[in-house]
Amino acid sequence: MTIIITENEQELSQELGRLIEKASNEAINDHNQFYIGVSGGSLITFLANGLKGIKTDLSKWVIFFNDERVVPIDDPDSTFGAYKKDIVGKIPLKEEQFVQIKQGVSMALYFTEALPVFDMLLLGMGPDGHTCSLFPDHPLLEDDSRWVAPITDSPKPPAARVTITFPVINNAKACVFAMAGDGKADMLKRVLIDKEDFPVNRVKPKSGTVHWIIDKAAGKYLKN
Ligand SMILES: O=C1O[C@H](COP(=O)(O)O)[C@@H](O)[C@H](O)[C@H]1O
Repeated sequence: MTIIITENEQELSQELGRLIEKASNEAINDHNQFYIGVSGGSLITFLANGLKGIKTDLSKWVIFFNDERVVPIDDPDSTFGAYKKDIVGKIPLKEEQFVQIKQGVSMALYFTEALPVFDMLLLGMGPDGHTCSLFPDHPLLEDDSRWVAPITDSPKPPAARVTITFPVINNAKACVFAMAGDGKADMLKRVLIDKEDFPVNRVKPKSGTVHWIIDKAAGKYLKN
C-alpha cells in the first residue's frame, strides 16, 4: 500500500494524473486498451484537473462507472451528468467511451473472464467509510454472486443506485483512493491507523496494489 500526502488539492490532482498516466500506458502496451473504473463525488474535480496534459492515448480508454445514482442524467446527483459537464469536451474523451454499468450487462460486453479485471479503479471515501455505493453494515458488503448490484436503501441520497461489488473491486490491478479536506480526516484515522472495519478497508485486491492520495487536511492525523 502507498500513501501520498499532498500540500493541497492541486498537487493531489497532479499526483493522481501521474499515477493514471503510468497505469494507462502500461495497460495500452500490454493489451491495447485501458479499462478504468471511476467514482463520482469529489473525485470528478480531481480528475478534471489531473487528466489535463497527461501523455496517454485517450482513444484507448474504456471508462466504467464504479457506481451510479439512478436519477435522470440532468439531475445534479447524476454521476454521468457530472462527468459530461466537467470532463467530456474538456479532456479529449468522448461520451461513447463511458460505459454505464446498469445491471452488469454492459460490463459483460468487455470482459470475458469469470470476473472483470480492471486496470485501475479510482475510488472515493465518504465520511462514513463507504466506497462506491457500498455502505457500512449493508448486506451488499457480503454479496459475492454479482458483478454489479442495485441498492434501493442507500443511506446517502439518492436511495436508488447501482454499484460494483467487492469481488470485482478486489480483482482489479490497482485501486486508487483520492480525497481531500478536513471532513475526511477522522475517518481516515479510523481506517488507516485504527484499522476499523469499514467498507474502504475491505478494498484488498488479490494481486493488485492500493494507493491513497490525500491532501494535508484529510491526512492531518497521519504521519507523512
Ligand atoms: O455517493 C458517493 O460518494 C462517494 C464519496 O464521494 P465524495 O464526494 O465524498 O468524494 C463516491 O466515491 C461515490 O462514487 C458516490 O456515489
